[in-house]
Amino acid sequence: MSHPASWQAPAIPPLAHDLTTALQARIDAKTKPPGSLGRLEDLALRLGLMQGTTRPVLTAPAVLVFAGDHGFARDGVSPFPPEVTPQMVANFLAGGAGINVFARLAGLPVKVIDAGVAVDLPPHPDLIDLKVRHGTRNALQETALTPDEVALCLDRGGQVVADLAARGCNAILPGEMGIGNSSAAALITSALLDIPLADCVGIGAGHDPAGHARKREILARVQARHPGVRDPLEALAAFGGCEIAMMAGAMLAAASRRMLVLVDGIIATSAALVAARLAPAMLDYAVFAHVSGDGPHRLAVEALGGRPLLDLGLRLGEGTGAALAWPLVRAAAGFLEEMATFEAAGVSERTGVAPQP
Ligand SMILES: Cc1cc2ncn([C@H]3O[C@H](COP(=O)(O)O)[C@@H](O)[C@H]3O)c2cc1C
Ligand SMILES: O=C(O)c1cccnc1
Repeated sequence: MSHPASWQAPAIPPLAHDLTTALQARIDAKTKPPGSLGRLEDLALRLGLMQGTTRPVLTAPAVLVFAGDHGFARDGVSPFPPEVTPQMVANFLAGGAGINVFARLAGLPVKVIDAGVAVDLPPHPDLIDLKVRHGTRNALQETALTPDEVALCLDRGGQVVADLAARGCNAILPGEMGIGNSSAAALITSALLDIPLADCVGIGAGHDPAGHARKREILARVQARHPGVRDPLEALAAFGGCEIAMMAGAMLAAASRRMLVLVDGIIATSAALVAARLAPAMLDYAVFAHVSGDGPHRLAVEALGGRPLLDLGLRLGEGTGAALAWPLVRAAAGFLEEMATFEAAGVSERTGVAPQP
Protein backbone atom coordinates (compact mmCIF):
# COMPACT_ATOMS: atom_id res chain seq x y z
CA MET A 1 0.00 0.00 0.00
CA SER A 2 1.31 3.45 -0.84
CA HIS A 3 1.66 6.22 1.68
CA PRO A 4 -0.81 8.99 0.95
CA ALA A 5 0.80 12.26 0.01
CA SER A 6 -0.04 15.18 2.22
CA TRP A 7 -1.73 17.55 -0.16
CA GLN A 8 -3.79 20.44 1.10
CA ALA A 9 -6.95 21.20 -0.83
CA PRO A 10 -7.66 24.92 -1.26
CA ALA A 11 -10.26 26.57 0.97
CA ILE A 12 -13.66 26.73 -0.71
CA PRO A 13 -15.92 29.69 0.10
CA PRO A 14 -19.46 28.86 1.23
CA LEU A 15 -22.39 29.59 -1.06
CA ALA A 16 -23.94 33.04 -0.50
CA HIS A 17 -27.05 31.65 1.20
CA ASP A 18 -27.93 35.14 2.47
CA LEU A 19 -28.90 35.98 -1.13
CA THR A 20 -31.42 33.14 -1.48
CA THR A 21 -34.49 35.31 -0.81
CA ALA A 22 -33.35 38.13 -3.10
CA LEU A 23 -32.49 35.70 -5.90
CA GLN A 24 -35.79 33.89 -5.58
CA ALA A 25 -37.63 37.23 -5.68
CA ARG A 26 -35.74 38.17 -8.84
CA ILE A 27 -36.62 34.83 -10.43
CA ASP A 28 -40.27 35.15 -9.43
CA ALA A 29 -40.52 38.71 -10.78
CA LYS A 30 -39.92 37.50 -14.32
CA THR A 31 -42.88 37.33 -16.74
CA LYS A 32 -43.77 33.66 -16.25
CA PRO A 33 -45.86 31.61 -13.88
CA PRO A 34 -43.78 31.01 -10.73
CA GLY A 35 -41.63 27.90 -11.07
CA SER A 36 -42.47 27.45 -14.73
CA LEU A 37 -38.86 27.35 -15.82
CA GLY A 38 -38.39 24.29 -13.66
CA ARG A 39 -34.82 23.24 -13.09
CA LEU A 40 -33.50 26.28 -14.96
CA GLU A 41 -34.78 28.27 -11.99
CA ASP A 42 -32.84 26.06 -9.57
CA LEU A 43 -29.79 26.49 -11.76
CA ALA A 44 -30.16 30.29 -11.88
CA LEU A 45 -30.48 30.37 -8.09
CA ARG A 46 -27.39 28.21 -7.68
CA LEU A 47 -25.34 30.36 -10.07
CA GLY A 48 -26.23 33.39 -7.96
CA LEU A 49 -25.31 31.60 -4.73
CA MET A 50 -22.01 30.46 -6.26
CA GLN A 51 -21.06 33.89 -7.55
CA GLY A 52 -22.43 35.75 -4.53
CA THR A 53 -24.64 38.03 -6.59
CA THR A 54 -28.26 38.32 -7.70
CA ARG A 55 -26.95 38.97 -11.22
CA PRO A 56 -24.68 36.03 -12.08
CA VAL A 57 -22.85 36.14 -15.40
CA LEU A 58 -20.88 33.45 -17.20
CA THR A 59 -17.58 34.69 -18.52
CA ALA A 60 -14.86 33.10 -20.67
CA PRO A 61 -15.95 29.47 -20.11
CA ALA A 62 -13.59 26.78 -21.40
CA VAL A 63 -13.59 23.07 -22.14
CA LEU A 64 -10.45 21.48 -20.68
CA VAL A 65 -9.61 18.06 -22.06
CA PHE A 66 -7.08 16.37 -19.77
CA ALA A 67 -5.20 13.56 -21.52
CA GLY A 68 -3.23 10.73 -19.94
CA ASP A 69 -2.22 7.13 -20.48
CA HIS A 70 -2.52 4.12 -18.22
CA GLY A 71 0.04 1.42 -17.50
CA PHE A 72 -2.56 -1.35 -17.59
CA ALA A 73 -4.04 -0.20 -20.92
CA ARG A 74 -2.34 -3.06 -22.81
CA ASP A 75 -3.67 -5.73 -20.46
CA GLY A 76 -7.16 -6.05 -21.93
CA VAL A 77 -9.04 -3.45 -19.88
CA SER A 78 -10.01 -1.42 -22.96
CA PRO A 79 -11.24 -2.56 -26.36
CA PHE A 80 -8.91 0.05 -27.93
CA PRO A 81 -5.11 0.26 -27.90
CA PRO A 82 -3.37 3.07 -25.99
CA GLU A 83 -2.09 4.58 -29.23
CA VAL A 84 -5.59 6.05 -29.54
CA THR A 85 -4.85 8.55 -26.74
CA PRO A 86 -2.25 10.63 -28.66
CA GLN A 87 -4.14 10.03 -31.92
CA MET A 88 -7.25 11.53 -30.37
CA VAL A 89 -5.23 14.44 -28.95
CA ALA A 90 -4.17 15.19 -32.53
CA ASN A 91 -7.82 14.94 -33.53
CA PHE A 92 -8.83 17.43 -30.77
CA LEU A 93 -6.13 19.85 -31.91
CA ALA A 94 -7.28 19.52 -35.53
CA GLY A 95 -10.86 20.28 -34.44
CA GLY A 96 -12.32 16.97 -35.60
CA ALA A 97 -13.44 15.17 -32.43
CA GLY A 98 -16.93 15.04 -30.92
CA ILE A 99 -15.97 17.59 -28.28
CA ASN A 100 -14.78 20.03 -30.96
CA VAL A 101 -18.12 19.86 -32.77
CA PHE A 102 -20.25 20.35 -29.66
CA ALA A 103 -17.94 23.01 -28.26
CA ARG A 104 -18.11 24.94 -31.53
CA LEU A 105 -21.91 24.75 -31.49
CA ALA A 106 -21.93 26.04 -27.92
CA GLY A 107 -19.33 28.75 -28.60
CA LEU A 108 -16.78 27.21 -26.24
CA PRO A 109 -13.00 27.07 -26.73
CA VAL A 110 -11.29 23.69 -26.26
CA LYS A 111 -7.94 23.50 -24.49
CA VAL A 112 -6.11 20.17 -24.35
CA ILE A 113 -3.84 19.45 -21.40
CA ASP A 114 -1.15 16.78 -21.67
CA ALA A 115 -1.35 15.47 -18.13
CA GLY A 116 0.53 12.26 -18.81
CA VAL A 117 0.27 10.93 -22.35
CA ALA A 118 2.77 8.10 -22.95
CA VAL A 119 4.45 9.75 -25.94
CA ASP A 120 5.71 13.29 -26.46
CA LEU A 121 3.25 15.47 -28.33
CA PRO A 122 4.22 18.15 -30.85
CA PRO A 123 3.60 21.69 -29.62
CA HIS A 124 0.33 23.34 -30.59
CA PRO A 125 -1.24 26.65 -29.50
CA ASP A 126 -4.19 24.83 -27.89
CA LEU A 127 -2.06 22.18 -26.17
CA ILE A 128 -0.89 22.87 -22.62
CA ASP A 129 2.04 20.64 -21.73
CA LEU A 130 1.81 19.76 -18.03
CA LYS A 131 2.95 16.18 -18.42
CA VAL A 132 3.78 14.66 -15.06
CA ARG A 133 5.05 11.39 -16.52
CA HIS A 134 4.78 9.31 -19.70
CA GLY A 135 1.71 7.29 -18.70
CA THR A 136 1.11 5.78 -15.28
CA ARG A 137 2.85 2.67 -13.97
CA ASN A 138 0.92 -0.57 -14.33
CA ALA A 139 -1.42 -0.80 -11.33
CA LEU A 140 -1.56 -4.57 -11.78
CA GLN A 141 2.00 -4.63 -10.49
CA GLU A 142 2.67 -1.44 -8.53
CA THR A 143 1.18 1.89 -7.57
CA ALA A 144 0.29 3.86 -10.69
CA LEU A 145 1.61 7.16 -9.32
CA THR A 146 3.87 8.14 -6.45
CA PRO A 147 2.37 10.44 -3.80
CA ASP A 148 4.55 13.23 -5.16
CA GLU A 149 3.25 12.67 -8.69
CA VAL A 150 -0.32 12.78 -7.39
CA ALA A 151 0.39 16.09 -5.66
CA LEU A 152 2.01 17.45 -8.81
CA CYS A 153 -1.05 16.52 -10.88
CA LEU A 154 -3.41 18.17 -8.41
CA ASP A 155 -1.27 21.31 -8.32
CA ARG A 156 -0.97 21.53 -12.09
CA GLY A 157 -4.72 21.12 -12.52
CA GLY A 158 -5.07 24.05 -10.13
CA GLN A 159 -2.56 26.05 -12.14
CA VAL A 160 -4.56 25.59 -15.35
CA VAL A 161 -7.60 27.04 -13.61
CA ALA A 162 -5.63 29.87 -11.99
CA ASP A 163 -4.38 30.89 -15.46
CA LEU A 164 -7.91 30.78 -16.90
CA ALA A 165 -9.33 32.72 -13.94
CA ALA A 166 -6.69 35.39 -14.48
CA ARG A 167 -8.13 35.82 -17.97
CA GLY A 168 -11.68 36.22 -16.67
CA CYS A 169 -12.96 32.64 -16.83
CA ASN A 170 -15.61 31.74 -14.25
CA ALA A 171 -16.81 28.36 -15.55
CA ILE A 172 -14.93 25.22 -16.56
CA LEU A 173 -16.05 22.13 -18.43
CA PRO A 174 -13.48 19.44 -17.64
CA GLY A 175 -13.23 16.47 -19.99
CA GLU A 176 -10.71 13.72 -20.53
CA MET A 177 -9.04 11.38 -22.97
CA GLY A 178 -7.08 8.33 -21.94
CA ILE A 179 -7.43 4.75 -23.07
CA GLY A 180 -7.98 2.69 -19.92
CA ASN A 181 -9.23 5.58 -17.81
CA SER A 182 -12.72 4.14 -17.31
CA SER A 183 -10.88 1.36 -15.43
CA ALA A 184 -9.05 3.81 -13.16
CA ALA A 185 -12.39 5.59 -12.64
CA ALA A 186 -14.10 2.32 -11.65
CA LEU A 187 -11.36 1.44 -9.17
CA ILE A 188 -11.42 4.90 -7.62
CA THR A 189 -15.22 4.91 -7.40
CA SER A 190 -15.37 1.49 -5.79
CA ALA A 191 -12.68 2.45 -3.26
CA LEU A 192 -14.11 5.83 -2.29
CA LEU A 193 -17.78 4.87 -2.27
CA ASP A 194 -17.01 1.49 -0.72
CA ILE A 195 -19.24 -0.32 -3.20
CA PRO A 196 -18.42 -3.59 -4.95
CA LEU A 197 -16.03 -3.16 -7.85
CA ALA A 198 -18.26 -5.18 -10.18
CA ASP A 199 -20.97 -2.52 -9.81
CA CYS A 200 -18.52 0.20 -10.85
CA VAL A 201 -17.07 -1.37 -13.99
CA GLY A 202 -18.74 -0.17 -17.17
CA ILE A 203 -18.15 -1.06 -20.79
CA GLY A 204 -15.91 1.98 -21.27
CA ALA A 205 -15.07 2.51 -24.91
CA GLY A 206 -17.49 -0.26 -25.87
CA HIS A 207 -16.66 -3.74 -24.62
CA ASP A 208 -18.81 -6.66 -25.73
CA PRO A 209 -20.07 -8.88 -22.88
CA ALA A 210 -16.97 -11.12 -22.99
CA GLY A 211 -14.66 -8.10 -22.96
CA HIS A 212 -16.64 -6.55 -20.14
CA ALA A 213 -16.31 -9.75 -18.09
CA ARG A 214 -12.55 -9.81 -18.77
CA LYS A 215 -12.27 -6.16 -17.71
CA ARG A 216 -14.04 -6.97 -14.42
CA GLU A 217 -11.70 -9.89 -13.81
CA ILE A 218 -8.55 -7.85 -14.53
CA LEU A 219 -9.74 -4.98 -12.34
CA ALA A 220 -10.51 -7.39 -9.50
CA ARG A 221 -6.83 -8.36 -9.68
CA VAL A 222 -5.78 -4.72 -9.61
CA GLN A 223 -7.98 -4.13 -6.60
CA ALA A 224 -6.57 -7.19 -4.84
CA ARG A 225 -3.07 -5.82 -5.46
CA HIS A 226 -4.06 -2.61 -3.57
CA PRO A 227 -6.31 -3.75 -0.72
CA GLY A 228 -8.02 -1.40 1.69
CA VAL A 229 -7.67 1.81 -0.30
CA ARG A 230 -10.21 4.34 1.02
CA ASP A 231 -8.33 7.63 0.98
CA PRO A 232 -8.68 9.84 -2.14
CA LEU A 233 -4.96 10.57 -2.51
CA GLU A 234 -4.16 6.93 -1.99
CA ALA A 235 -6.74 5.92 -4.60
CA LEU A 236 -5.17 8.27 -7.15
CA ALA A 237 -1.72 6.86 -6.35
CA ALA A 238 -2.83 3.23 -6.50
CA PHE A 239 -4.93 3.43 -9.65
CA GLY A 240 -4.00 6.65 -11.49
CA GLY A 241 -4.31 8.42 -13.71
CA CYS A 242 -2.63 11.74 -14.28
CA GLU A 243 -5.64 13.15 -16.14
CA ILE A 244 -8.08 12.16 -13.38
CA ALA A 245 -5.87 13.68 -10.68
CA MET A 246 -5.37 16.86 -12.72
CA MET A 247 -9.13 17.15 -13.30
CA ALA A 248 -9.68 16.82 -9.55
CA GLY A 249 -7.12 19.58 -8.90
CA ALA A 250 -8.80 21.77 -11.51
CA MET A 251 -12.24 21.21 -9.97
CA LEU A 252 -11.00 22.13 -6.49
CA ALA A 253 -9.22 25.24 -7.75
CA ALA A 254 -12.34 26.28 -9.64
CA ALA A 255 -14.55 25.87 -6.56
CA SER A 256 -12.04 27.82 -4.47
CA ARG A 257 -12.57 30.73 -6.90
CA ARG A 258 -16.36 30.41 -6.90
CA MET A 259 -16.27 29.11 -10.48
CA LEU A 260 -18.84 26.73 -11.90
CA VAL A 261 -17.67 23.17 -12.61
CA LEU A 262 -19.81 21.41 -15.20
CA VAL A 263 -19.19 17.71 -14.58
CA ASP A 264 -19.18 15.35 -17.57
CA GLY A 265 -19.38 11.53 -17.52
CA ILE A 266 -18.10 8.56 -15.61
CA ILE A 267 -14.42 9.53 -15.59
CA ALA A 268 -14.96 13.21 -14.83
CA THR A 269 -17.28 12.12 -12.03
CA SER A 270 -14.55 9.95 -10.50
CA ALA A 271 -12.42 13.11 -10.40
CA ALA A 272 -15.31 15.00 -8.79
CA LEU A 273 -15.57 12.21 -6.23
CA VAL A 274 -11.87 12.53 -5.39
CA ALA A 275 -12.23 16.32 -5.18
CA ALA A 276 -15.31 16.02 -2.97
CA ARG A 277 -13.46 13.70 -0.61
CA LEU A 278 -10.62 16.21 -0.38
CA ALA A 279 -12.99 19.17 0.11
CA PRO A 280 -16.73 18.36 0.29
CA ALA A 281 -17.75 21.97 -0.45
CA MET A 282 -16.46 21.49 -4.01
CA LEU A 283 -19.85 19.97 -4.74
CA ASP A 284 -21.52 23.35 -4.10
CA TYR A 285 -19.89 24.54 -7.33
CA ALA A 286 -20.52 21.36 -9.33
CA VAL A 287 -23.38 20.89 -11.75
CA PHE A 288 -23.77 17.41 -13.22
CA ALA A 289 -24.21 17.85 -16.96
CA HIS A 290 -25.57 14.42 -17.77
CA VAL A 291 -25.88 10.83 -16.72
CA SER A 292 -23.76 8.62 -18.90
CA GLY A 293 -25.06 5.66 -20.84
CA ASP A 294 -22.30 3.66 -19.19
CA GLY A 295 -24.30 2.02 -16.39
CA PRO A 296 -22.24 2.70 -13.27
CA HIS A 297 -22.29 6.45 -13.74
CA ARG A 298 -25.77 6.83 -12.29
CA LEU A 299 -24.64 5.26 -9.02
CA ALA A 300 -21.73 7.66 -8.66
CA VAL A 301 -23.78 10.75 -9.49
CA GLU A 302 -26.45 9.76 -6.99
CA ALA A 303 -23.83 9.11 -4.30
CA LEU A 304 -22.62 12.68 -4.84
CA GLY A 305 -26.16 14.05 -4.64
CA GLY A 306 -26.05 15.22 -8.25
CA ARG A 307 -29.08 15.81 -10.47
CA PRO A 308 -27.90 15.40 -14.05
CA LEU A 309 -29.32 17.90 -16.53
CA LEU A 310 -29.35 15.49 -19.47
CA ASP A 311 -29.90 11.76 -19.94
CA LEU A 312 -28.99 11.08 -23.56
CA GLY A 313 -27.23 7.74 -23.31
CA LEU A 314 -23.90 9.41 -24.15
CA ARG A 315 -20.81 7.45 -23.22
CA LEU A 316 -18.02 9.27 -24.97
CA GLY A 317 -16.32 11.47 -22.39
CA GLU A 318 -14.01 14.26 -23.68
CA GLY A 319 -16.37 16.74 -21.99
CA THR A 320 -19.06 16.14 -24.63
CA GLY A 321 -21.93 15.88 -22.14
CA ALA A 322 -20.81 19.09 -20.47
CA ALA A 323 -20.59 20.96 -23.78
CA LEU A 324 -24.08 19.75 -24.71
CA ALA A 325 -25.48 20.92 -21.37
CA TRP A 326 -23.75 24.30 -21.59
CA PRO A 327 -26.63 26.03 -23.45
CA LEU A 328 -28.89 25.10 -20.52
CA VAL A 329 -26.53 26.76 -18.05
CA ARG A 330 -26.44 29.82 -20.31
CA ALA A 331 -30.22 29.76 -20.50
CA ALA A 332 -30.43 29.85 -16.70
CA ALA A 333 -28.14 32.87 -16.43
CA GLY A 334 -29.75 34.37 -19.52
CA PHE A 335 -33.35 34.36 -18.36
CA LEU A 336 -32.33 35.79 -15.01
CA GLU A 337 -30.51 38.65 -16.70
CA GLU A 338 -32.67 39.37 -19.73
CA MET A 339 -36.27 38.35 -19.12
CA ALA A 340 -38.64 41.24 -18.47
CA THR A 341 -40.29 41.54 -15.08
CA PHE A 342 -44.08 41.74 -14.67
CA GLU A 343 -43.61 45.35 -13.67
CA ALA A 344 -41.41 46.38 -16.61
CA ALA A 345 -43.53 44.61 -19.21
CA GLY A 346 -46.87 45.70 -17.73
CA VAL A 347 -48.08 42.13 -17.33
CA SER A 348 -50.57 41.44 -14.57
CA GLU A 349 -49.30 39.27 -11.75
CA ARG A 350 -50.93 36.13 -10.44
CA THR A 351 -53.97 36.79 -8.26
CA GLY A 352 -53.90 33.37 -6.66
CA VAL A 353 -57.67 33.13 -7.14
CA ALA A 354 -59.36 31.39 -10.05
CA PRO A 355 -61.72 33.81 -11.85
CA GLN A 356 -65.43 33.19 -11.17
CA PRO A 357 -67.33 31.74 -14.16
C1 LIG B 1 -11.79 6.73 -30.63
C2 LIG B 1 -12.11 7.06 -29.19
C3 LIG B 1 -12.41 8.35 -28.81
C4 LIG B 1 -12.72 8.62 -27.49
N1 LIG B 1 -13.05 9.76 -26.87
C5 LIG B 1 -13.25 9.51 -25.61
N2 LIG B 1 -13.09 8.22 -25.34
C6 LIG B 1 -13.36 7.63 -24.05
O1 LIG B 1 -12.90 6.28 -23.98
C7 LIG B 1 -11.83 6.11 -23.06
C8 LIG B 1 -12.27 5.30 -21.88
O2 LIG B 1 -12.64 3.99 -22.25
P1 LIG B 1 -11.69 2.76 -21.92
O3 LIG B 1 -11.44 2.79 -20.46
O4 LIG B 1 -12.51 1.57 -22.33
O5 LIG B 1 -10.43 2.90 -22.73
C9 LIG B 1 -11.44 7.50 -22.65
O6 LIG B 1 -10.41 8.00 -23.45
C10 LIG B 1 -12.72 8.27 -22.82
O7 LIG B 1 -12.58 9.63 -22.85
C11 LIG B 1 -12.73 7.63 -26.51
C12 LIG B 1 -12.42 6.32 -26.86
C13 LIG B 1 -12.10 6.03 -28.20
C14 LIG B 1 -11.75 4.62 -28.58
O1 LIG C 1 -19.33 8.39 -19.26
C1 LIG C 1 -18.33 8.71 -19.91
O2 LIG C 1 -17.91 9.87 -19.93
C2 LIG C 1 -17.56 7.66 -20.66
C3 LIG C 1 -18.03 6.39 -20.78
C4 LIG C 1 -17.31 5.47 -21.47
C5 LIG C 1 -16.12 5.82 -22.04
N1 LIG C 1 -15.66 7.06 -21.93
C6 LIG C 1 -16.36 7.98 -21.25
